Amino acid sequence: MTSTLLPGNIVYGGPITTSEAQDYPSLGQYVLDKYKSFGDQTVMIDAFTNTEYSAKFMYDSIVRLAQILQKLGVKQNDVIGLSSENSINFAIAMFAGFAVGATVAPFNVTYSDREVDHAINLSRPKIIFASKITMDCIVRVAKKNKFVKGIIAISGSTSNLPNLHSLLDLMSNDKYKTKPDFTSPQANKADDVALIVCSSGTTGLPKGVQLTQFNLLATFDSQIQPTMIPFSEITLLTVIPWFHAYGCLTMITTATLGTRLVYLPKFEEKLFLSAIEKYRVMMAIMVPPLMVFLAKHPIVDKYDLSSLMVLLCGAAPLSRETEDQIKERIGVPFIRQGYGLSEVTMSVLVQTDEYCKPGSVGVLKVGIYAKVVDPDTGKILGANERGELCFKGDGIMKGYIGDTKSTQTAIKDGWLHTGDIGYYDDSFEFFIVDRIKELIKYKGFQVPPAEIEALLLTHEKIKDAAVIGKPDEEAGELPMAFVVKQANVELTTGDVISFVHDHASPAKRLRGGVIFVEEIPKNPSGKILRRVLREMLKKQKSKL
Ligand SMILES: Nc1ncnc2c1ncn2[C@@H]1O[C@H](COP(=O)(O)OP(=O)(O)OP(=O)(O)O)[C@@H](O)[C@H]1O
Ligand SMILES: O=C(O)[C@H]1CSC(c2nc3ccc(O)cc3s2)=N1
Repeated sequence: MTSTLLPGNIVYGGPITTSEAQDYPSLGQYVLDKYKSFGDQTVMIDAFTNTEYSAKFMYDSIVRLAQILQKLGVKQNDVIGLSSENSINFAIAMFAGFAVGATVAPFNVTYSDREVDHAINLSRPKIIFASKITMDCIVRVAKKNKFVKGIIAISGSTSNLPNLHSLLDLMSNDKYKTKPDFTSPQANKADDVALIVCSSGTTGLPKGVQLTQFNLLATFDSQIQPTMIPFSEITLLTVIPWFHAYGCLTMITTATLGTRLVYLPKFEEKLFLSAIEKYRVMMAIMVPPLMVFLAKHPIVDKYDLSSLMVLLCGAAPLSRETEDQIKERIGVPFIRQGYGLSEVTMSVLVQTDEYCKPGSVGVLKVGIYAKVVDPDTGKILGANERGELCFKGDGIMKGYIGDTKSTQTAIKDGWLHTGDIGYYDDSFEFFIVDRIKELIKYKGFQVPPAEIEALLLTHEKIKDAAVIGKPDEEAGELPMAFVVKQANVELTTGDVISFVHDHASPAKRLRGGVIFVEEIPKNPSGKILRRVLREMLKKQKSKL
């Protein structure tokens, strides 16, 4: 992948070399044909139950469920909600939704009733698939909601509520055995929404990101690039929740490439490690907290992780120290960081297998254009100048559902404005500084909390840290840190403040102080929930 600079300071990642997926009539057809072509090959392994599933099983189950969905009245462009931890039926339900041309809306399984209600009102699903752990919540919310006409339990049995079906019963009921009709009507790839993913909500209530069939198909094409080991020969582990854009898209893309996908319903230390050992996992989809676990946890030494060749890591900043510690400890030859967001379908920046500079998140993927814009003046900046990162390409979302205003702020002339501050250097490697919304404003200086957090994590007595701006009448905001100490160490507030004082520029000093905590609140993909920290700070102040 070699980037080029186009006139007007636009960086281009180069052309995509195939249009195999884009040339397909629909997303559903593409997925079905792929599974058909993989035959008896094992494509899914549930590492919790140790069950293996073949591509033929996937194909047959998807077709069967698609028939059922059509019988239940699901039509093209109807929305299907999906509220489940990673499971075989999650994948089957999603792909069956695609097969009938429906839109699939996965919901975060940790959502409260209020959040599920918000997600349902955004996406308006006709039917919701719910698992054992989310069923009660979904039933409670759906009862009061006018959009939901039926619920399907994808695991366990159901009570006798009307419009509540069990997937197992439906799949074995002859009443639903009809010939599927995948022929009509024709998909409008560019416009038909395949997925509505909820943004993480780290900065406010989640927005529904609409990704079209074309967004997904084009993203598949960008992944069909020659790699050292073909994806069809790779065993890949994914514990990242599939209800989130990162987990969902990495799962779908690798599934269509014929990868052997080993998955877990949720992260559990021993299961995670034993799954790598047992299935000789070569590649894993990671987030920074999982990387820190591999780098630091004593239990890791008890397992044979020698099969690991590549760790892919995205969603939040990963420190070079963690990367180096993992390489040294388990000898993984390649750690490939990437940068993506729900609004661009998957990743737009990835590290190549060659050496990338410390702190870099890699170079542009094929088919992607980038520019860096001064957020105040709108001027397009050049190499080594910090500004808002903007991207253009076939994966850019259709828009936020029911929110034209936010869509217009996010997409201007086809360019997605990410809200992230960053820059590219002379060799077109990109660096993320922080999110615009999260920059601390200290006496007119912009202080990126992520930079202070990375510095704090290099301290041997600090296990985890998060930095926010503490409101201050005179200075605007003062940087302050929440710190988790390593077990059994002595560390004072003064120690932490002096450490930052000695290693960072004056604006970054922790003038707002330090609070020691047991844990840093994070969302499932490892993003620090700064709004929770701000609430903690407010509560502490009101107690004083
Ligand atoms: N490698 C990375 N390094 C640093 N930050 C990253 C990286 N990858 C992703 N991010 C951050 O994650 C964001 C995208 O995350 P995601 O799509 O999960 O959430 P979101 O839709 O932006 O939700 P919200 O704004 O509610 O958190 C990016 O804008 C960026 O801030
Ligand atoms: O494309 C890759 O190789 C991997 C490396 S990391 C990555 C992604 N990171 C994110 C982060 C947020 C998000 O919404 C999607 C992705 S894909 N994809």
